[in-house]
Amino acid sequence: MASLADVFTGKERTNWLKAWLAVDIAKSGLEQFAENEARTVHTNIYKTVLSSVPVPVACNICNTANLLPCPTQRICNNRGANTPCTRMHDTPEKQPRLCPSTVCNKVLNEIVKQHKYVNPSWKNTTATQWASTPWQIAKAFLPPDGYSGKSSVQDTDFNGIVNFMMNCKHFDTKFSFPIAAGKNSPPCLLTKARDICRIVRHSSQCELTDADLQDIFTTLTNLLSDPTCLAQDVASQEAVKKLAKLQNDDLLHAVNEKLVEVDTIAERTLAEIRIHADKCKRELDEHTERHKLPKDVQQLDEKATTLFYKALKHGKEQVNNIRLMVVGMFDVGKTSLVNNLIWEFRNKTHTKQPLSTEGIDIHRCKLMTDGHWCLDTELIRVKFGGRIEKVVSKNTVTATEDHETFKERIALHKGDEILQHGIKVAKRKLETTSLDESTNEITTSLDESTNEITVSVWDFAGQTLYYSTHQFFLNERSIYVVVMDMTRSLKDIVSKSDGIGIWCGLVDSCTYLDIFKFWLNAIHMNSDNQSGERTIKPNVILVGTRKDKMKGSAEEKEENMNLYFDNALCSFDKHSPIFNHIYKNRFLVNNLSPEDSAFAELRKEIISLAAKQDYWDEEYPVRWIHMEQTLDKMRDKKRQIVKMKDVEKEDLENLHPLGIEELTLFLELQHKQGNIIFFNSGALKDFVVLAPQWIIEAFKCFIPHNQKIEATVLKDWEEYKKYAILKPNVLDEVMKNSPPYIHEYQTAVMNYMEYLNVIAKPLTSEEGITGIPLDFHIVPCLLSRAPPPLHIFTSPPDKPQTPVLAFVFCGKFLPPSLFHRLVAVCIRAWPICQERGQYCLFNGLAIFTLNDTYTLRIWYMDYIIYARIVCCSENEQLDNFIWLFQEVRRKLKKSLKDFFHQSSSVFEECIQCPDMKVSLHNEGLFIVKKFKYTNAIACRVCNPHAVTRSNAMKHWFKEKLDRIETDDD
Ligand SMILES: Nc1nc2c(ncn2[C@@H]2O[C@H](COP(=O)(O)OP(=O)(O)OP(=O)(O)O)[C@@H](O)[C@H]2O)c(=O)[nH]1
Repeated sequence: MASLADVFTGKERTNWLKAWLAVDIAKSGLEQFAENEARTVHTNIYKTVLSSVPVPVACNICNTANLLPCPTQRICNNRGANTPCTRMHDTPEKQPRLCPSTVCNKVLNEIVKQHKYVNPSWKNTTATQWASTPWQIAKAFLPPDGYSGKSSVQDTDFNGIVNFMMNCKHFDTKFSFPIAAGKNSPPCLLTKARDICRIVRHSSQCELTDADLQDIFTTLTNLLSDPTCLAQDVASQEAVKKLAKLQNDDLLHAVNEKLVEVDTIAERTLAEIRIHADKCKRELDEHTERHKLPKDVQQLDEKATTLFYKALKHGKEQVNNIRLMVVGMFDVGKTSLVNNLIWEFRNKTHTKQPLSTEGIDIHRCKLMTDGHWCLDTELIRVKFGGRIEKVVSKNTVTATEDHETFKERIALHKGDEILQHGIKVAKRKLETTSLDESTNEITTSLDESTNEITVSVWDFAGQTLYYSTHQFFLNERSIYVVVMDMTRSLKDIVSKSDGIGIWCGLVDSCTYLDIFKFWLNAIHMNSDNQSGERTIKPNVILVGTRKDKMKGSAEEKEENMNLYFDNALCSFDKHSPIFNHIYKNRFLVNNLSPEDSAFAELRKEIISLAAKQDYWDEEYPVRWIHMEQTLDKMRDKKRQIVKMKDVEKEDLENLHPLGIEELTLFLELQHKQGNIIFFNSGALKDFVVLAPQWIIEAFKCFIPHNQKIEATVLKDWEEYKKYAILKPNVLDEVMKNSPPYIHEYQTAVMNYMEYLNVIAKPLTSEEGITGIPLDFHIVPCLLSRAPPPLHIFTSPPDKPQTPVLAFVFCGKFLPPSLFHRLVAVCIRAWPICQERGQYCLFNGLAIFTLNDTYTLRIWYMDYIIYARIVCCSENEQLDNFIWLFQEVRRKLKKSLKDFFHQSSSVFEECIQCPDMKVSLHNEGLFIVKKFKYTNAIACRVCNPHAVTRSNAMKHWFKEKLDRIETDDD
């Protein structure tokens, strides 16, 4: 069977193909000539006809059937008078009749006259188009079949065009040779040309001899060069040139050359595609791998992710650390519960931790195979030994270095007891078996050692004093146990002996229910789930204590506990996302009975809940084990904070030193997991806080309690307590009274407190030296002075002022520490406003000087932080300072967002009705985003009226407003 390749490789097939091309070229050479002549024929016919009719108007309503009698030979078959025509005259419209203008019948007669033979091809032609389309008349001269749908010369094939010339008398004078008349006449160039077409078309083998091809070229060239007309026709002569070129074109050679060229290009392209595909595959694999990286890592920048990825290549292990946060009101039994969860405390092999926690107590435990949690310090050898054994075994199997080098390398670390323990098994295997043989054994040993699960139990102090610092430690990588005392009613007021409620915004009348809600809200707020982008997995277990003090049977107690928590949860909105955090199983315990089976069950549930979290089984580089061990060793030496350069030094001592970049990455991730505190920023990157409690201890120093104060400092001390102004001499006194691990690191303490926005240095505001930090600090969370009537500050009469900007916190929850931190940010950014020599800083309100005429006022109530800019000069135009308002808003918003480090927003920006004379709390607030879709919103508070988009947004949101309005255009 002929193949496509044969067309190029078989000579005769190439000839056949060339013949086709020659016919095609010849057709293109005749087209223009045929079209011109068709037009002439058309003109002549109509000239003759129209000159013979009274009204010389062309007709276009007669169809061919109307003009032909029935029957007409070769067209229709009406043989009897009563038999209706089934072909041409088959409908009433197609019955024979005279042309109403007496034109069309005459045209038909002219066509007949022009035709050399008896029957023009009526089936081809459409009479209604005779007047308008010359080619419709030409088509009457074409062969009878196959041309009815062809509307132009271009549509018509070579055979059709040649037939037109042969059958129409008009062409008799257009050629130098007599056109053959019928089959019996000697062939002319036109008949020969027509035969060529037939030969090529009907060749059964698609082959042509050289001689035949030569003949074809000669005939077609001669025809196209006919001296009478065609020799003068541009298109014909162009075709003649093309034919000559085709005739001499060594198609075979050219095609072969082309094929070689195509082949080379294809090879090259394929090679490139292969390289590219490999690269894509590698990138895709890497991308997939990267996608599997721990979520904390994915949030880091590209450089850090790459570094982590590289570190993983040296071996990875699944890390399953559970952070268990035990929270609740003071005295509810949290510490007792923790004591009952940890084996050593329960069985008194270890001094129980003292009751009433200060700050946070953290206990690192390992999950034993029998389900007990044992203190990590006792197990440190086992813990690291086991993990290192895995690393060594894995590395040995995959490493390229030989046994001797490996042995030498580990020999260097003889002093490392834990490492030696860990590599013991692997080493023995190396020395006694070949690598191939050992693989199975090693795999078995790896399978046997189950994955390490560690639990760090965080026992939070219940005193509200600590609540603002507790916020730093809550994150979504935690399982929470919220403890409630079942003997306390939800409505019970928390004892005033607790101290200062302002720390958490819970004032004197705060109830147990308020505390319960505070914790659940705080857990949700710090869970990076605010916008509902991800499904929240339950991570909170509710535990009731003092089961022994409850009345009734075991079942009744259980029922009452459930009722208690149901009532407490009912206080949240029906659709609150808080519910998603709560685990369905609750626990009721008697902390005085350590044998209570509820503790074992609770431990089990905590592990199974943690195993369902996204971070479970995340993979971390095995070579980080040594650094973890190093940090633990430092902790064992009771070091709570260490200098970075000491950590670097220790790193160099390790079997696999990480180097500064990887070490920093390791520390950043340890921070994210809540194991240490490390900020890779400014002076703070020189320190690593090993024990998070240290931060609380540092914070505690700034809270005035019954310290013994030197008489010389007493005045400033009083000022500190009253106005939260921390002068250097007071600071020295505070430090002097603090434990060594705090005052030895005084600079670090101050840096951390500034970084966490617990303290801030105010700026000078005198003329000429504005904006220079002063030498003392303000501690915003100590601001206890109540503001004078709030409205005087928030809505001063007759002063130009912006509308009130409000940050409304989702879930109706705002820990006041957030406002205090915002005040610290503002203190650092703008001088504090003064009145009669005193700072305008109050509990819940602060005023700052933005420039000579404008002041910024920020205040908060419940879950809303407000801001307003007021001008002191009555004649000033607010419009001149729009840019300043934008800048202030951006700063406030960014600071609030930064406090959470989370992708979704925890608050909504609102504008209070600009017409409101005195700013009312939580009234007339409009979500700014809504103005994107609407021009005005009705205000139902101050006389029903509409607040327009422009009025609402022009001060604080001018840029956004401009963008929206441009989009609208
Ligand atoms: N009868 C009874 N007493 C309990 C129970 N749980 C705790 N207690 C007692 O309540 C007191 C306070 O217990 P803690 O465990 O210190 O309470 P806490 O919540 O840790 O308190 P802070 O650390 O101050 O926040 C102690 O005297 C405990 O013995 C319990 O289930 N039943």
